[in-house]
Amino acid sequence: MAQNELFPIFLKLNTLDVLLVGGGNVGLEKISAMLQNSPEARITVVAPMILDSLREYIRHFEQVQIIEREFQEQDLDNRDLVILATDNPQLHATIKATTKQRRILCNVADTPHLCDFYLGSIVQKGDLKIAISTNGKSPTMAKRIREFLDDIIPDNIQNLLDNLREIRKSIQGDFQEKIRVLNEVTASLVEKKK
Ligand SMILES: C[C@@]1(CC(=O)O)c2cc3[nH]c(cc4nc(cc5[nH]c(cc(n2)[C@H]1CCC(=O)O)[C@@](C)(CC(=O)O)[C@@H]5CCC(=O)O)C(CC(=O)O)=C4CCC(=O)O)c(CCC(=O)O)c3CC(=O)O
Ligand SMILES: NC(=O)C1=CN([C@@H]2O[C@H](COP(=O)(O)OP(=O)(O)OC[C@H]3O[C@@H](n4cnc5c(N)ncnc54)[C@H](O)[C@@H]3O)[C@@H](O)[C@H]2O)C=CC1
Repeated sequence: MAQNELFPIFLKLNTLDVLLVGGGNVGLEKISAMLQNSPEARITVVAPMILDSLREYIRHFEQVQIIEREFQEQDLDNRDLVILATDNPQLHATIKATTKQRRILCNVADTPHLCDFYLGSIVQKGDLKIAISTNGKSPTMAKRIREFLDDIIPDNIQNLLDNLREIRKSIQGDFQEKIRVLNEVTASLVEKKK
């Protein structure tokens, strides 16, 4: 079977600087995906036209900045990640070439072959977070799987995580012993029903 070769990681966007180029509908989707997950994400939006709905959305996120003009190359200075979401594919190709040269990771809306990384569909229940990827094959399928998992994972999963954290802190002994105890107390979670 074909494999999804993408390597998932969980970024601390509150310690990284993100540039979003484009402030239209796609820009709004991308920025809300980031802020829903990382409300402290350090994001700068550059675009000559910023949708009112985007402006309204970021009103409560004081660290998010807007630059109202066309993209300039210096906007890439000191950025860790860049997301391109304008209506200008030629501009995307040009900026992407520069980010590659400057080794800044870049996502280009609607253009998988230019992306260094994809956004995923995200299930969030307290500290639990699950990221779903279909390898770009069907974002709609990723969304449906998110909805399914969101439905079946109990909302009180956070209590279980908090309890396990306490047990984890209280266990004495070496690393191997910790693994043994934690495997033991969680075994019933994966036992098949007879
Ligand atoms: C490759 C990728 C790159 C990237 O954008 O990062 C990409 C690419 C493209 N998306 C397109 C369209 C749609 N994208 C969505 C939705 C989402 N798209 C997301 C991620 C990704 N989209 C990455 C792969 C993720 C994976 O591996 O599965 C999600 C998961 C995360 C997020 O963006 O936040 C978010 C769901 C969030 C959620 O609800 O959980 C919907 C559905 C909807 O909005 O209801 C549609 C319309 C229906 C459809 O096409 O399925 C098009 C065609 C555009 C056109 O037609 O012109 C392309 C380009 C192409 O495929 O060529
Ligand atoms: N809206 C959607 O859900 C979908 C959109 N698309 C495509 O994605 C692209 C973007 O869509 P939208 O966000 O809806 O477009 P939009 O027209 O709402 O927004 C485009 C944004 O790009 C900005 N921009 C243009 N030139 C720029 C420059 N030189 N520097 C910085 N910013 C610049 C504009 O100021 C604006 O904020 C379009 O090509 C559209 O066809 C594809 C599928 C779905």
